[in-house]
Amino acid sequence: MTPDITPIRVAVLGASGYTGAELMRLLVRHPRTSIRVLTGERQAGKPVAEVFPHLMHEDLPRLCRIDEVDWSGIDLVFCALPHGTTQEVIAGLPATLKVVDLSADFRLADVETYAQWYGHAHRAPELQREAVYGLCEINRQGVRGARLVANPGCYPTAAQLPLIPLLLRDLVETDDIIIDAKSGVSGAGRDAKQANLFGEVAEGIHAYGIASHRHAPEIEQGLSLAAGRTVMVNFTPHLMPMTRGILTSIYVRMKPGVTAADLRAALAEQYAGEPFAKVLPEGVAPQTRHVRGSNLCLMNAFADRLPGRAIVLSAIDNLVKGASGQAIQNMNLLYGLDERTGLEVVPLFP
Ligand SMILES: NC(=O)C1=CN([C@@H]2O[C@H](COP(=O)(O)OP(=O)(O)OC[C@H]3O[C@@H](n4cnc5c(N)ncnc54)[C@H](OP(=O)(O)O)[C@@H]3O)[C@@H](O)[C@H]2O)C=CC1
Ligand SMILES: CC(=O)N[C@@H](CCC(=O)OP(=O)(O)O)C(=O)O
Repeated sequence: MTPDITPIRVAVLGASGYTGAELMRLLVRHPRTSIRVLTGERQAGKPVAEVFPHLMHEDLPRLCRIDEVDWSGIDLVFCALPHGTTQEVIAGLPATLKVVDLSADFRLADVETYAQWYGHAHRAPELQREAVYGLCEINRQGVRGARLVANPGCYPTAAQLPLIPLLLRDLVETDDIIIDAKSGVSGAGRDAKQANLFGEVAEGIHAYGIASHRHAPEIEQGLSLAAGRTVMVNFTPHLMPMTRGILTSIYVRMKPGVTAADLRAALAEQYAGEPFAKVLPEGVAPQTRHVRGSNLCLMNAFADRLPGRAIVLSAIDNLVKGASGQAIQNMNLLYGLDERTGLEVVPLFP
């Protein structure tokens, strides 16, 4: 039998944003995709080269508006639009299309939790029920049979990958998990906002969304599923003067008799053979500068000096494993491709 080499014809909605740019960067070298449609809102009508000069040498279609798209030549849509905007756009697409949504719109399975955190009733609740949460290393079986994949948020990816193996094995107390997370500014998107000006971000660091960030329920949803009971976390994000990267420092209390070596062993067992989720050698701390531009999630666990406590660290690139890279990993799963296809990018260093 000859192998199927028909290209997957993709559309990127929101191609003029940061995650859109990252999708294009990776997809132009993906051997099985053909980029057919790119959309923008304010940038619609412009060639990609004008919006993103780093892509000027690539053969890409001009940005158009969503309402101009002819969907008949498309197999899969990457939706990289602001959350809230996305649900109505996806509800209006032909139901034959596969969709990987990078926004938060379909990540929370419970409609009431969604309404409570996002401030309005969901406008496509039937799709919310259909969507499959695409944390690839944990839910690849579910993703393979999906039509609509909710690509996880950047902080939730960095927090859940190291914590889920520990909860699945009942190694840590579920009422004492502290997630201290730090993100680069690209996490906030390309839209001009005062809070993201150089003068507001450089030479300082600050916490935001304290005890109120909308990624807390997304993290809790995944951790509760793994633990088999309700888990609540203390989650505090911080904005760092860097462009890319998320570092999470997670503080846990271990179950009696459990050691940090057991936590490391659990992570190593869970992610043995995984191409992107990597447990570092004992004593080596993950760094954001070791994942830049790559789809890697680096993690490790350390004993604290306080008896019974441990520190679990993870690092990802928010635009790759935290968004566009994981979205492509999900597409690979949807089409039965090797998950590494188009994603074997070596991190950029320094
Ligand atoms: N940045 C990150 O690290 C991560 C982002 N995400 C999520 O991915 C999605 C995209 O994020 P990001 O790329 O950073 O965002 P950007 O702000 O950089 O880009 C947003 C894109 O959406 C388009 N857009 C804005 N409003 C509308 C509208 N009303 N109708 C149609 N298109 C619109 C913009 O077009 P134009 O500029 O032409 O107006 C642009 O192409 C968001 O939901 C975000 O939360 C998820 C994980 C990580
Ligand atoms: C630094 C920064 O501002 N980060 C964003 C998170 C980006 C992300 O993953 O958001 P979605 O859930 O919308 O996909 C924030 O805190 O809102």
